[in-house]
Parts: sequence; C-alpha cells; structure tokens
Amino acid sequence: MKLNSYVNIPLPTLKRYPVYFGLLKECRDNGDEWISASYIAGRLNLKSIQVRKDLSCTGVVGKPKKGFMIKEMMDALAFYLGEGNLSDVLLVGVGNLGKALLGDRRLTRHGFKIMAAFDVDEALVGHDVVGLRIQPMEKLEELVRRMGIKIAILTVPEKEAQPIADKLVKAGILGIWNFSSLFLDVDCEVTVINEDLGSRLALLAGRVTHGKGCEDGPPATKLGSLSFNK
Ligand SMILES: NC(=O)c1ccc[n+]([C@@H]2O[C@H](COP(=O)([O-])OP(=O)(O)OC[C@H]3O[C@@H](n4cnc5c(N)ncnc54)[C@H](O)[C@@H]3O)[C@@H](O)[C@H]2O)c1
Repeated sequence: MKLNSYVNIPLPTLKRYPVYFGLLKECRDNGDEWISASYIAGRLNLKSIQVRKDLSCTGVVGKPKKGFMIKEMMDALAFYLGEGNLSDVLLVGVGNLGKALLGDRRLTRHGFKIMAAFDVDEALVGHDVVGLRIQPMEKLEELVRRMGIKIAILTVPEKEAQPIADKLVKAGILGIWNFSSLFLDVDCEVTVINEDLGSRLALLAGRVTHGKGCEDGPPATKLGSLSFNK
C-alpha cells in the first residue's frame, strides 16, 4: 500500500481521522469488510464529498460499488494517527479529570490504552481506579522506559505541570496531552497538545458572538456530538 506523505494531509482532515478510525473499527468488529463513503457520511453526519476527499488524501483507492476495504483504510489511518505502535499511553494526575479519562471508553475505541497511571496522593497510590493500579511518581521513569510508552496524558494542577513534563521528557515521552492551562516548555522534538477546556469555551463564545461557523468541519449546526479539535 503506497500512502501519501503525512505532511500532505491537511490539518482539518487529520483532525477527522480519529473519528473515521473509530467508526471503521466498530464496523470491522461487527464483521464488515467494506465501507462506503456515503455510509460513513451518514453515520457521522458529514457530507459524502467531504469524507471521500478526506479518505482519498491517504492514497488508498476504493472500489466502485463496494467502497473502501476496511482493513486497508484502518491501516492507512493508523499510519497517520500513530495508532498501533503508539497506542499505549500513561496518565499523570488521577483527580477528577484523570479519573474521568481513565474510565472514558472512547480512548479505547480509538485504539489507545492507558497502561499506567501515576499520582502523589497516598490515598490513591497502590489502589485500583477503573481497574488500574495507581503507581507512585517514583516509578514513572522506570515504567516509561520498561513499557516503551511515548505518550502521556497530563491532568495535574497547573503549578505541577512543568516539573512533571520535564520528568516525562527525561524518561522518553515524546507526546503530551496537556490538560492544565500552562503552556509547557519542552524540547522541540516533543509534541504537546493543549486541552484547556476553558479556552475552548472562550473560543466557542467568540465564534458565536462574531457569527463564525466551523472552519474545518461540517457547518456548526451539524456538528452534533462530534468534536473536531482546533
Ligand atoms: N476537572 C475538570 O473538568 C478540568 C477541566 C479542564 C481542565 N482541568 C485541568 O486539569 C488538571 C486536573 O484537574 P482536576 O480537576 O482533575 O484536578 P484534581 O485536583 O482533581 O486532580 C489533580 C490530581 O493530580 C495529582 N497531583 C498533584 N500534584 C502531583 C504531582 N506532583 N505528581 C503527580 N500527581 C500530582 C493530585 O494528587 C490529584 O489526584 C488541572 O490543571 C485543571 O486545571 C480540569
């Protein structure tokens, strides 16, 4: 399978790939082998032309009347999403948000698995939360190295975020999904995605105020329950 280069995929398209991947996985698990762009569009409340355009960016070619081979398309999307070889992640900070993420089945649907969770709170360490034994911070470096984990979810208070990010990077983490509102200072080879929910709401409020719809997804009124991060 000859795939297009990652750099040629537009960002708005890349942002829709996890949603496609989740749906393809569901269909594959139901025993389907083929999927059409119009079916995907119907399920996700998108336009067929948009779905076709997004999927054609991968370089995978569909078959007339059959659509795309699910396995082939999943392999392609996994390549762009880093799923498969980067599916194991860890979480630091098992508070309100951390617990919610540990129990969020949507991560699993996208092929990700939280393999380890860390906290400093003695009331949590050594106990199970959503079936996972919470580890002390002292074990972080060793476990990251031993398990070869490259992605971390950071759900700690803002003032703790930078020192923990430093520890994560030192241990070999290459991607941080940062829920604190602090902009982390990390080496340029480390990717940080900031997920400050308050800023998101402010962005939404600004867009609503200025009557600006969604730029890279379907019209705002059709967004439904999908979330395309900006
Ligand atoms: N709760 C939300 O809905 C929400 C929403 C958006 C953003 N956030 C942000 O996410 C972060 C977590 O929020 P929360 O509500 O879950 O907070 P929380 O206080 O409930 O949980 C924070 C957890 O981090 C742990 N922690 C503190 N210092 C640590 C350290 N040095 N090493 C490891 N663990 C440490 C605490 O023991 C606690 O379990 C905050 O930065 C917050 O601003 C939270």
